[in-house]
Amino acid sequence: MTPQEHRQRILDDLEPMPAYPQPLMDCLGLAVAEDVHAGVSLPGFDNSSMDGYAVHYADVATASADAPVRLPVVGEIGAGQASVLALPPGAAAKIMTGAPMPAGADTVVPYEWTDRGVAAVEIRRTPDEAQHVRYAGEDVAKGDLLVPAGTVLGPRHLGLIASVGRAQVAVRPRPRVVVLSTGTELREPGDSLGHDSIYDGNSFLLAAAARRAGAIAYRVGIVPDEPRAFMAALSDQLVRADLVVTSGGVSMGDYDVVKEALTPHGVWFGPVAMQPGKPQGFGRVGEERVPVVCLPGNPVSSFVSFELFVLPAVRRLMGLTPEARPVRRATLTHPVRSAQGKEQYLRGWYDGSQASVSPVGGPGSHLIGDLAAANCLIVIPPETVSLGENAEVDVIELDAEF
Ligand SMILES: Nc1nc2c(c(=O)[nH]1)N[C@H]1C(S)=C(S)[C@@H](COP(=O)(O)OP(=O)(O)OC[C@H]3O[C@@H](n4cnc5c(N)ncnc54)[C@H](O)[C@@H]3O)O[C@H]1N2
Ligand code: MOO
Repeated sequence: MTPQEHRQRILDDLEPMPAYPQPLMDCLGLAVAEDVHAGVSLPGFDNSSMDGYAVHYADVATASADAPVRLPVVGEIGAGQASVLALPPGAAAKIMTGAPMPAGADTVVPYEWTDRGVAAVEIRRTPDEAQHVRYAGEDVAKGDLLVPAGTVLGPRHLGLIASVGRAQVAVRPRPRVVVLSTGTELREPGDSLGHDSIYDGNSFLLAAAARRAGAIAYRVGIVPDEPRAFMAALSDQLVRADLVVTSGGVSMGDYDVVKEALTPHGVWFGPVAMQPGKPQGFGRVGEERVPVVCLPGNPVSSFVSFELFVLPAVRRLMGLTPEARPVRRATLTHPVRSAQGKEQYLRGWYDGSQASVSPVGGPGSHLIGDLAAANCLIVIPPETVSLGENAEVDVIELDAEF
């Protein structure tokens, strides 16, 4: 099974979660599940784009510094305080930016071209006809399609949707992802270590990656390599999970708890032709048939597997496309070697300005120090065993938004 086949199998088994209306501030980064149309026009009414005086153009068409035009000021129109509804010929009304044009007025003269008079105003320059008027509907017309279904809502979409008066919009929710890490050798950071124990880095790595992918991540404490304890912990979590991710216990050892506990429930375990990340598992568990992705325990294997399989699964549940990270081409700064028959995912540093990539550290799947120093994965195809400097490779940028 290739990594692509394994990913496709997971994606084929999942569907986007049902959408429901949520308040706008909860919709950032989510896929909208309806075509959002404008319920009102924008601007909603003809209004001024400057602080100044609303006038009839014909009254001021000859104004100049030498021969200013003097008009009585019949009132003042502030934004949200429109007292002057109509302007008679031969008069001016003070008007503020955003305030509605009074009926009859067609032009705005900015303060700077006047004496800023209160009872009467002296206009010292001829404006262009219709200057500084913003017309109803010139931006958005009522009924326009503003945001098509499937769009991932960003700040500008939310600002527009709010501007047409919608308080809620139907979006696909964030999936709740439960992360369980297994291993009798694991200890919580902050606790003391024995001669044969290690800190549980993976649950933080995976829960943080799930949150970064858009999920609500629940990091569950450490579960020992004991099938009954694992099943008890898993059962407790299923009620709040849209997806479960496990770390460890999937290979060939005598205590590979996840595989031992879940194989009888019909979860598939087997090798995927990749390094790191060879042993994998996927299936559904419990009455609600919650999907569970079982990742290997080596930290780099776990992370690479997350990127290739869990991130796309989360995006699928959220209705985000493309599900998998885009692949870029880059030139190697140093030669690399790779095992035959497996797709190799080396850690690297991608320099987008040069479209170049440098290997970071070795291929070992325990090298979490090198993993943290990398910003990409370098993909070496299964049939390739070595590549020289300047060879072109596929690169998966790890922190890029897509
Ligand atoms: N005889 C074989 N042995 C192994 C095979 C194999 O095919 N035949 N595959 C190797 C490969 S490849 C991998 S990857 C690992 C996967 O092992 P498991 O998923 O069963 O994981 P564990 O045995 O539980 O742990 C592996 C390794 O990772 C460390 N680990 C585990 N959990 C954490 C954690 N939460 N935080 C930090 N580090 C963790 C653990 O201590 C082990 O060192 O199997 C190979 N073996
Ligand atoms: O799959 Mo393992 O990840 O090679 O160490």
